[in-house]
Order: sequence, then C-alpha cells, then structure tokens
Amino acid sequence: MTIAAAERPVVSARDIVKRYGGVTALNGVSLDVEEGEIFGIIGPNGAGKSTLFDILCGITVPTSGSIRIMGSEISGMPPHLIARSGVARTFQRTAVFAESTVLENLLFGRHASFHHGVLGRIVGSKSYVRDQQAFQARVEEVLALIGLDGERHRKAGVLAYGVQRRLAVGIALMSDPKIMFLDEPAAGMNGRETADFIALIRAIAPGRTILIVEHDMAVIRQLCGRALVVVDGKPVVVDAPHHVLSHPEVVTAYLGADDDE
Ligand SMILES: Nc1ncnc2c1ncn2[C@@H]1O[C@H](COP(=O)(O)OP(=O)(O)OP(=O)(O)O)[C@@H](O)[C@H]1O
Repeated sequence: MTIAAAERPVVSARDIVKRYGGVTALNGVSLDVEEGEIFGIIGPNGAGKSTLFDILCGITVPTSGSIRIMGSEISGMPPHLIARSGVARTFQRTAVFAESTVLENLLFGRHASFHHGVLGRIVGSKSYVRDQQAFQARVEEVLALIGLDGERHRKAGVLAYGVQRRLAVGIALMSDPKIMFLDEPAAGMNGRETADFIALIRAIAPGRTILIVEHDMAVIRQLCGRALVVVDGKPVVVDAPHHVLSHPEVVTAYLGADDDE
C-alpha cells in the first residue's frame, strides 16, 4: 500500500504496532495528515481505529512505531502535555457530565489551557483576570458555534443525544485546539442531527486539522478529503473517500454490510 507523503504533515505515524497479549490490534499502520485536512479513518468493528486514535493522542503507548505531532516525537510524552501543544480529542462514548449544565461542562474543557495557582485566583492577578476574560469570550464563541447559546443553563443529561455529542465537541473546542481527534462523533445521531453536525465541523475546520473515526460513510464522504481504511489492524488504502469506498478489499471487508447510503 502506498501512502502519499504529505508536504507538511502535522500528524505523522510510522509503522505503528500495538499488541495486547496475544491480540494484535494494530499491525504496521502509517499515515501522514497535512495541515488543514479533514482526514477520515474507517474500518469494521474491532479494526483498531480507536486504538490508533489513543496512540496518536498519547493515551496508549504503541508496542513499536513512531508518532510525530507538528514535527515533534510524542512517544513517551504524557497526554496532558500533548493536549497543551494544541491537541484535543472526543471519545466514542459521549463524555459529558449529565448532572452539570452546558456551561459547567464547557468549564471543564478549559483545563487544558488554563494554569493559574490558588494565589493568583484569590488575589486576582492581572494574568488571571485577563485569562478569565478570554475564557468568558471563548465560552460565548463556543456556545454560538455548537448552537447551544439558549441552552447554557440546562443540564446536559436532559439534552437529546445528538446535542450532547455537539456539546462534547464544544468541550474539546474550549482550548481552541489546532488538531482535533473525533472518535465516532456522529454515532447515534438522526439525519437532522448528522446534517447539523457536518455543518458544525465545516464551521470549525478552518485553521484546524481534524481526524475523524466514523462508521457513517455519508459523514466521511461529505467531510473528508482523504480517508484511511484499517482492516484487522492493517492499513488497506488511503485515498479520497469515493475511491476508498469502491476499493474491492474495502467493499468485501466492510462497506457491503455497513454503508447505509
Ligand atoms: N485494552 C485492550 N486490551 C485488550 N484488547 C484490546 C484492548 N483495546 C482494544 N483491544 C482489541 O484491539 C482490537 C481493536 O480494537 P479497537 O477498539 O481499536 O477497534 P475499533 O476499530 O475502534 O472498533 P469499533 O469500531 O468497534 O470501535 C480489538 O480486537 C479489541 O478487542
């Protein structure tokens, strides 16, 4: 398989292998994602997509292989330091605090970019006040982006599932990340929610690089310039979605059963 070399890859992985005891979750996956791309990762259940995401974000250490984010090797770097370099991730299972309001959920998202000691908070140091104002402005921007301006005081748990997923993207957006990893962001959404979600990703894409693991091929087709197919932990093809989706090995392994268009 040939992977087109990106001129300025912001996410670059080489020969990633991950073994869990006798299970080989990933077996030689490489990829280059260019600045500004929306890059899809698809494959059947258990193919290794989430494991690849976890490795690219530093949550999981690969058995072998190397990962560079914006040119820096991240192997061995703790996830919070990777997050500080402008990386955010959403998870397959919706990670919102059901008993907290929309606003409170966004507050949790600020931690990656907000570092003030207790003293600075108590005395209201200049930098604390400045960051607090910037944070308030960011809350308003994110609320507008995710369309939850009028819902800020509602508990997240009472929101429709698709809306909770938008909120999860909003939490990730709070740190204004340059690279976003979205793990099955449209899972469980109805048609309307999916359309709104695609519009949201298009709105937040400028100035960012976005990687998406997604089973909904309509989302991949509409958003991604390129997609990588992983089957049984191995890369099969990386290309424009319409080429990838007609690749014989992909059709056999996956899409015949799951492409609902
Ligand atoms: N912590 C773990 N311990 C043991 N095996 C694991 C672990 N995490 C993942 N695996 C195995 O690695 C393989 C890849 O799993 P992974 O969750 O990455 O697949 P996936 O493509 O994201 O699947 P899905 O589309 O269902 O989310 C599977 O066989 C899974 O059982």
